[in-house]
Amino acid sequence: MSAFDGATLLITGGTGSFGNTVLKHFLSSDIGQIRIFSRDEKKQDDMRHLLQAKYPEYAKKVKFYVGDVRDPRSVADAMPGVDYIFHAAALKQVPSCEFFPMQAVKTNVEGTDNVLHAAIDAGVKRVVCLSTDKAAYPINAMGISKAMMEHVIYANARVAAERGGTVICCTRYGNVMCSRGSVIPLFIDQIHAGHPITITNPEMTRFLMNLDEAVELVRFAFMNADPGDLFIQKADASTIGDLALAVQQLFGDTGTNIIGTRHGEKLYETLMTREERLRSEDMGKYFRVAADNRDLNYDKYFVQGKVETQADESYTSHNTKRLDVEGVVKKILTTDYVKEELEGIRHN
Ligand SMILES: O=c1ccn([C@@H]2O[C@H](COP(=O)(O)OP(=O)(O)O[C@H]3O[C@H](CO)[C@@H](O)[C@H](O)[C@H]3O)[C@@H](O)[C@H]2O)c(=O)[nH]1
Repeated sequence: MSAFDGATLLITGGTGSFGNTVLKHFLSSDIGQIRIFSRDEKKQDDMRHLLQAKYPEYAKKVKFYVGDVRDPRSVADAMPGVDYIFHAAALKQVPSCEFFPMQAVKTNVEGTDNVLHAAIDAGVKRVVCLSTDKAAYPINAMGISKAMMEHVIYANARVAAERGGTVICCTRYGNVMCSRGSVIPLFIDQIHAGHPITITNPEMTRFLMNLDEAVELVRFAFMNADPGDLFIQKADASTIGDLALAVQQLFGDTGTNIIGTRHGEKLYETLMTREERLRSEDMGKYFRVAADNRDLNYDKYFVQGKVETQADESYTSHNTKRLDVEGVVKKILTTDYVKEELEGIRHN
């Protein structure tokens, strides 16, 4: 019997790539009910039909809630009876958050606070929140809003733990290959259209994960979290130049066009800062960064606190294991999206 036996799981942002992968992993398990909470009734309707067509025997387990994490009432209405939450709702496109930063604040910061308050009030047992590497040493509005979100998570985790209630934790991961709006689907579309692919900077590096790994990370955090923990998956990385070559090797070469770095982009991403490394525990495939559980009485830490030297280096997409083109080909072939594109399913 698993922890999910007969349990009710709420997924915020549940119609996205992450929510769909969670369904794939959990639907046939002993889980009692999965609640999909999201804004877009059309996406919910599409998901409902797909479920009925593909998994008619399990479709009844999935319930749909139209709402917005910005609207506390709609969040609270989805809570009664929920045991666990995977909080994935977010604004996550770097360029759009750069132009509309307050929208990122409303969804990523205030929305998360709404979800956590509602969870604590409703006696939810565990909440796993999803963050991004762009929250570590953030330089763009999306990353800054996610960094602030992480601090909202830690503050709520502390309060909930003091009351002996909801266990709240966080996961942080790198680029999820083939998620909606990301670069691999864009390259494939450009090649299908016979256009050159647009490369920002071939020297840029990004951590590469697939959706199954993202769900595994969340499941690991769920099973192992103490209040306020941050979990990070160790991941390989590649340069964008090699990623482009790998996509061209699979789909054809229609030429390349260097377009330059976009608003708010970094040359490389950081999954774990130097400072977090000091508090981290190596768990094999994952790092756990324990919460900073000092209270507000700082005097004793300044007077009695230990002086710690900073760990030498953060954990970045420049210093993690670098895949070569063949390695990237293998990695991107682990995604359903690329496999289906190669079989021509999406374009015929
Ligand atoms: O036309 C393009 C578009 C992008 N890139 C590059 O491809 C990489 C990946 O870009 P993209 O897939 O747009 O992802 P990011 O901007 O890195 O952000 C993604 O990865 C984050 C985690 O790091 C998630 O939070 C975001 O939602 C997701 O969009 C970056 O180096 C881009 O510079 C190109 O070379 N050409």
